[in-house]
Parts: sequence; C-alpha cells; structure tokens
Amino acid sequence: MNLENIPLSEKTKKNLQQSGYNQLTDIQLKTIPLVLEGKDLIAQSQTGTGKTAAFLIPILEKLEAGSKPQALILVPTRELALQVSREARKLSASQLRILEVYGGVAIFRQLRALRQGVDVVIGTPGRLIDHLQGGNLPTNNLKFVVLDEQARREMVLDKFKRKQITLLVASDVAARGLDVKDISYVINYDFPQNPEYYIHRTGRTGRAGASGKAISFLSSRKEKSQLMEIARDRKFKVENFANPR
Ligand SMILES: Nc1ncnc2c1ncn2[C@@H]1O[C@H](COP(=O)(O)OP(=O)(O)OP(=O)(O)O)[C@@H](O)[C@H]1O
Repeated sequence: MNLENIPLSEKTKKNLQQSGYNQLTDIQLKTIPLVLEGKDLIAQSQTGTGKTAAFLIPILEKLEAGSKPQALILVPTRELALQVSREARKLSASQLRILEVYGGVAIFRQLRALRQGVDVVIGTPGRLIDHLQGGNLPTNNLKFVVLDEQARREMVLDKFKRKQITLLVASDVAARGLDVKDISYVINYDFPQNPEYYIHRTGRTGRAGASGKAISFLSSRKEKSQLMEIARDRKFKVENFANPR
C-alpha cells in the first residue's frame, strides 16, 4: 500500500482498493498530487504504466455529480474512448455520469445523454467537434481537459513506420528523435526558424549514412540565403532552385 501519503479522500482510496489498485504506479504517484492542486501538466511514461488512471483518479476525486460536462477527455480512437470510459466508471467513487462520444454510430443516443446531463465526456475528435459545433456540449462548466495525445501520436507514427500512412504532416515536435527508415523526402512547408531546426528536420531523411532529400518552400530572399548558408556549412547540394519573387 502506497496510498497513505496521497491526499485522496477515504472514499476514493477505498474504491481504489476494491478495484484492485492497492499500489499506485510511479506515474500515478507523481501526477495525482499535482492534478489535485490544480496544476496543468504534461505526463509521459512507458506503455502500460497506468497513465489513464493517473489522470482519471484525481479528476474523478474533484468532481461532484452535476448537469453540465466538467471534464473533457480527448482520445484518438473509439476503442480508447471505450477503454477510458470503462476505467472511469471503475474508478469513480461517486455517481458521476460518464459518456463516450465517437463517430460511426448514431448521434441520437449521445444527444439524448448530453441533454439529460453528463459529468465526464470522453470522445474522439470528429464527433466531439460535431457536438461542439452543434451546441450540444456546453463547455462553460469544464474544469478539466485531457488530451491523450501521445496515444495519438504513437499510433499515427506506428502506422507511418509500417507504411500504412505514406505522408506525415508534423510540427517541429517530430523534428527530433523520430527514427523511421526510408523516409524519401522531408518537405519544409514553412522554412525552419533557425539552422539547427533545419538540420533536425531534414535529418529524418537519409538516416544511418544513407543520403536523403529535402524540399523547402522559400518565401523570401532572406530564407534563400539562410538555406544557402546552411548548405555551405553542412556541405550539401541544393538543386532545382527557383528564385522567389
Ligand atoms: N495502480 C494500479 N494498480 C493496478 N492496476 C492498474 C493500476 N493502474 C493501472 N492499472 C491497470 O493497468 C492497465 C494498464 O493501464 P493503462 O492502460 O492506463 O496504461 P497506459 O500507461 O495508459 O498505457 P498506454 O500507453 O498503452 O495507453 C489497465 O488495465 C489498468 O486498469
């Protein structure tokens, strides 16, 4: 038992033990006190270490049954929405109404549930946007928003690695550390802010000694000279250069 020093109510602790959560995992021990204090945070840990409960336990502890959504949890897939809502029902020590919303099923039941009042909404982006745009999902009572982004990211990357996706549109977050074999091109839509980022981004192609290609869209003479300077420093070739107007 390592729940003693965690500032959760007795009701929650009892429920955790009844659910077989006798020991909190490291990520849970670290995040729960911070979320209870109302801190914003980004958490990262290995798969299967209990990240879902790490955000659910403190959020559920803080909520009381009401009528408008108080927590919104964005997940990448329908399967995850179901998985997270199952976990939320298990971990909720009070009578909170938990609703999963995802596409591919009739919207009617989701609408009815939203009209009757829910406390926690767990959903996938497309259907959530439908509900938000339709004015069915009031946001003025939200206290918590969770983005289960890593599971998105990881999943998309996995598909990219297995070549099920052939084009990946990414921010600079993907500029470092992404190790995928055989990336044919890196396309710089916006020219990187500094030379270091150019190197990080384009380093995704031509891994492990192989050569790679990058295409950059340049929108000023300044960007052109930045590119030429990097090319000079790093000794790479610039081909098919069209002058920006
Ligand atoms: N403290 C705990 N005690 C016992 N079981 C736990 C505890 N925390 C989580 N679990 C269980 O461990 C399993 C894995 O948890 P979870 O799916 O949240 O991992 P994760 O870190 O989100 O993994 P992934 O990165 O794959 O999404 C779940 O079945 C969950 O119910």
